[in-house]
This record gives sequence, C-alpha cells and structure tokens, in this order.
Amino acid sequence: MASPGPAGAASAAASPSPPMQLPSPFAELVKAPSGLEKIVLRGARNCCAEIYLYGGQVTSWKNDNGEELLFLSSKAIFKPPKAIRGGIPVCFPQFGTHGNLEQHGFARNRFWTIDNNPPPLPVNPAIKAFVDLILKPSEEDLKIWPHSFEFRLRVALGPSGDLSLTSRIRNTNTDGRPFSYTFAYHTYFSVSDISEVRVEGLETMDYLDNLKAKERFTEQGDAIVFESEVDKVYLAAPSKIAIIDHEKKRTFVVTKEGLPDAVVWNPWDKKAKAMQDFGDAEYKSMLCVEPAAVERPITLKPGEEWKGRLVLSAVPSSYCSGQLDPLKVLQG
Ligand SMILES: O=P(O)(O)OC[C@H]1O[C@@H](O)[C@H](O)[C@@H](O)[C@@H]1O
Repeated sequence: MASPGPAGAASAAASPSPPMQLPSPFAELVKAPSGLEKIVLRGARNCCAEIYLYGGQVTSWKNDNGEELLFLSSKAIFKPPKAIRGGIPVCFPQFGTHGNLEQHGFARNRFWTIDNNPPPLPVNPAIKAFVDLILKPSEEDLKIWPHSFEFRLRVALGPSGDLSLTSRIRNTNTDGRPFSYTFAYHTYFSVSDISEVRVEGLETMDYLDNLKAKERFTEQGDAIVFESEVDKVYLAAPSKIAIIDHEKKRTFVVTKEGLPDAVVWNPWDKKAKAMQDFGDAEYKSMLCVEPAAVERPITLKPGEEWKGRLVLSAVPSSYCSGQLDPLKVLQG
C-alpha cells in the first residue's frame, strides 16, 4: 500500500487534489480564503488551533468556549513574502536584528510541509490533535544562510486545551561545519486592554532594552505593567511566566523549555500607526511574550539536534478584588 506523500507534494499537485491524509484524525488540512493552506486541530469541546503551512505559523488557539486566545491583526497580510502579523511566528535562524539576516530570520516566511513520518517524540498519550511540520532550506536559503538543517515543529492541542509547540532543529551539514542561531516563539496574546494586564515572573530580571540600543538594565521588583512602548529581552528568565488579564479574569501561563530568554513587546500607538499590517488601536488588545534564545546563540555541530518547547495554557484568574497569588500561578 502506498504511504501518503509529504504535504509539499500534495500542495504542488494539480487541483482538485485528493484530501491530504494527516496522522491525527483530529487534524484537517483546509484552504483559507487567501488561498494559503492551514491545518485545523480540533480538541475537546470547542478547543481548536490553526496552523498555516506558510511560516509554520499558529494563527489561532481557542478555548473550550470557542474564545480566541491569540491576537491576529485585522490587517494581517496573508501573502508571501510578508510574515503573518499575529499568532505565533517562529523566528529562526535569527531573532530580531541580532545578525545579518532579515529581521527575525526567514522561517516565518517560508512554506513548511507536513511531516508524516517524524522521528519519535515522547508524547502524552492523551494528546490526540497534533501535526508535525518540517522546514528544510531551499537553494536560495542556502545562499543567504549557508547551512543545511532540518527544522521539525510539532503543534499539539492537549486534552485540557493547552497548546504546545515543540521545535527540533538538526544540523545536517555534510562539510563538518557547526552553525549558530538565535530563536523565538513570537507569541501574540489577545488581551482585553493592555492597561489592565500585568506580567509576573520577570521581576528583578536583567534585560536588554531594544529601545535603548540593546543596553542592559535590571527590572524592578514589581510585576510588569504597560503604559508605553516596550521592547525588552529578559535574560535567563524563569521557565514559567504568567500574563494576568484582570478585565478578562484570565491568566495565561507560558511554560518554556530550552529557551533561556523571554522577549516582551508592545509597539504602543506611534509604532502601531507606522506598521502597514497592524491596526492603529490594536496595540491595546495584544501583548507579545516570546520564549527565546537571544543573548547566547545556540550552536549545533553536524548531527546534533536542539529541542525548544513552549506550552501555553489559559486559566481563569482567581483575581477578584484582592491580589492574585503569583506563586500559585507560577508553581501550580
Ligand atoms: O515587525 P516584525 O518584524 O514582526 O517585528 C515586530 C517586533 O518583534 C519583537 O520581537 C521585537 O523585539 C521588536 O523589535 C519588533 O519590532
């Protein structure tokens, strides 16, 4: 019996193409109105997630009640070479301007394919909705970043609605050369009102301020609140960070593995207006908290593989009129 081919082959086939077989019966490949293909993962009740092959990018994550938890700009452009504004773009092999490549590297504006036969990954057997994607460099990519790699990304929706992204990057250079890269899961959270949001877990951390020529500072002892533009790379941040949305009475818990740093970004009003693919007032309803490896690039020798994981959960905040217990959120 013939095994299903890779998604790239399916998308290149003459239309109408037969429905693509995905390993999970809870995953479906559909064509978005833009013409781009996306995978829809369906979890319990109304939980679901959407992942575009373009950018290997998660663009939607909904909870039990079908409420959207990620921010996606109403002005997002679903057309290469522009990266999709919102969701979870993957920044690789460069975060920001930390190198000579285009801002945030090229993985976010390349077409990924479905990997129907990935190397085994230890998984929670309760996870039924998942998809594995893969990105390999094209001839053009090799001209701008002369390294051969395999980047495997698994996106999974857990039984309680948690969203996990697991990246495995392997150096497949055949000339014996190592390579180094920086990385981020550029996660855009949807929030009720940025002035009602605070971030816990980054207090007292050192950070590089992108608004001050990447100079190093130390954060004060209080939770982070937002009153103006923020663009900071927190160094050696803890593995759990909480984003508390008082108005929505919702807390996002961000758990990261293999990613020492965490970027916090909100463009605020002036920068929002300057961005073509972002609404003027949309800065009020989003916040980026991005597990990352920025300060110290990751180096892989040929044959070596790196793993970096992000798990997102959204829980009702116990906050009413008193203080939320940050330890409960961060440890619980
Ligand atoms: O507009 P882009 O390339 O998607 O980047 C958005 C922002 O992404 C953040 O991660 C960076 O820290 C910011 O400096 C940057 O402005």
